[in-house]
Amino acid sequence: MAGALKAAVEAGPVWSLGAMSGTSLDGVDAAMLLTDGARIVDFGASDYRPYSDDERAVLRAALGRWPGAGVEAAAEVVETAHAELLAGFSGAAVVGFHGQTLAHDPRGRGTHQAGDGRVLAGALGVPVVWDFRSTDVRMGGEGAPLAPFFHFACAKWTGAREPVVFLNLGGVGNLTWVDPALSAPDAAGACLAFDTGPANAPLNDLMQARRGVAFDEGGALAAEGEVDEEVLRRLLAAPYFTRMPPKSLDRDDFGWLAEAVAELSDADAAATLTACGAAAVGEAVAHCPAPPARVLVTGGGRRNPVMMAMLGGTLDCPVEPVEAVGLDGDMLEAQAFAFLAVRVARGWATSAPGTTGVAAPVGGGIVSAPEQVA
Ligand SMILES: Nc1ncnc2c1ncn2[C@@H]1O[C@H](COP(=O)(O)OP(=O)(O)OP(=O)(O)O)[C@@H](O)[C@H]1O
Ligand SMILES: CC(=O)N[C@H]1[C@@H]2OC[C@@H](O2)[C@@H](O)[C@@H]1O[C@H](C)C(=O)O
Repeated sequence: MAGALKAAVEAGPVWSLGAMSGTSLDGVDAAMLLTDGARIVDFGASDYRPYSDDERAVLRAALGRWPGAGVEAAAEVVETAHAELLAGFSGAAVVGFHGQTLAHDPRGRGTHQAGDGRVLAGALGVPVVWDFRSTDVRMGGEGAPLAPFFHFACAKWTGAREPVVFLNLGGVGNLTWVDPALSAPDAAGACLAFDTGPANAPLNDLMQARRGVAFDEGGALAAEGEVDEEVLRRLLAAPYFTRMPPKSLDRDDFGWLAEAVAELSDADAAATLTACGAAAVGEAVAHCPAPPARVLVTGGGRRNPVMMAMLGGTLDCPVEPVEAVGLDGDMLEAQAFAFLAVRVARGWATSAPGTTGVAAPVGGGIVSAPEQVA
């Protein structure tokens, strides 16, 4: 079957179904993409399945844990949610299954995405590519971010001619600087990518703890507050911001922010954590090889007008949601894993020195065929 899949992807573009469960722990995104692994041919159907409060609580409880340390319940939540969502799609030659990152420590214990692709392959009857990050980490890379090769394809698809930044504002923030003049994402200088810092995760945690809701809808609470400049100064003094990219973060690497805003009112704390996400991006863009012509924002943070306004005030170029160039900012990461699945099936690289710091372009991912499971 792995051979049949390889033959199919080499014969021409295929429909690939990508699925992403991100660090904000809101739910699973899934999207179809027609691709040959080099370029975007067409976008297809997409769907979303939120985690229930109970499921989210199971995932939260497993954050920071490694395989073998009581993560079975979390893996089952991830597998069940994906099986339910992905069963609603048809026509995919392959599935790209990211899973749920529970722990990420590339210089230490590695990287851990909960969810077993073999279970999903058995449930769906379609070959599943999964465990995308481990090989890169084993080879000395950061294992993240992995969307950059897809961002490169997006830049080509939009016809960009000048360097552009794709900024994802999920639980953690990450950006890809792309030079669309170059021919391939693993060419030297084509991409520089790295995690910018905390984005929505600290704000979501605050909203959950103080207001019992998952996030600050429309930035409404932050809009009422004042930014605490001392907390902002402490954030930007963190060594992470002067570390040269590529570099990556675990969801809770800036967990101390919760303590730092503990004495502030709800609104001031929300405003301050929102400002932290934006300020981290300001530091990050300063690392780009050349100023981008525009910053295109994807991920849920683009729906937060307070965060977007703060970003606009921090950066010297237009800051717009990716919808400005015809992309879908809710589905870009799911589409990225559809794209990467085809690259893995073709035996192509999914990361490079500029995207994860790995010494040479490298592929990754396990391909599990349904009949291997039966
Ligand atoms: N209308 C909105 N107003 C304010 N914030 C929003 C809104 N919609 C989404 N968000 C924020 O975006 C988050 C979801 O973003 P997204 O789905 O991009 O994250 P993710 O994919 O889980 O994370 P990551 O990219 O780090 O893996 C929500 O948890 C919330 O913080
Ligand atoms: C280890 C891990 O899961 N990292 C995520 C996380 O969420 C955002 C940021 O941190 C990014 O590095 C990555 O996700 C995206 C999909 C990526 O790999 O490009």
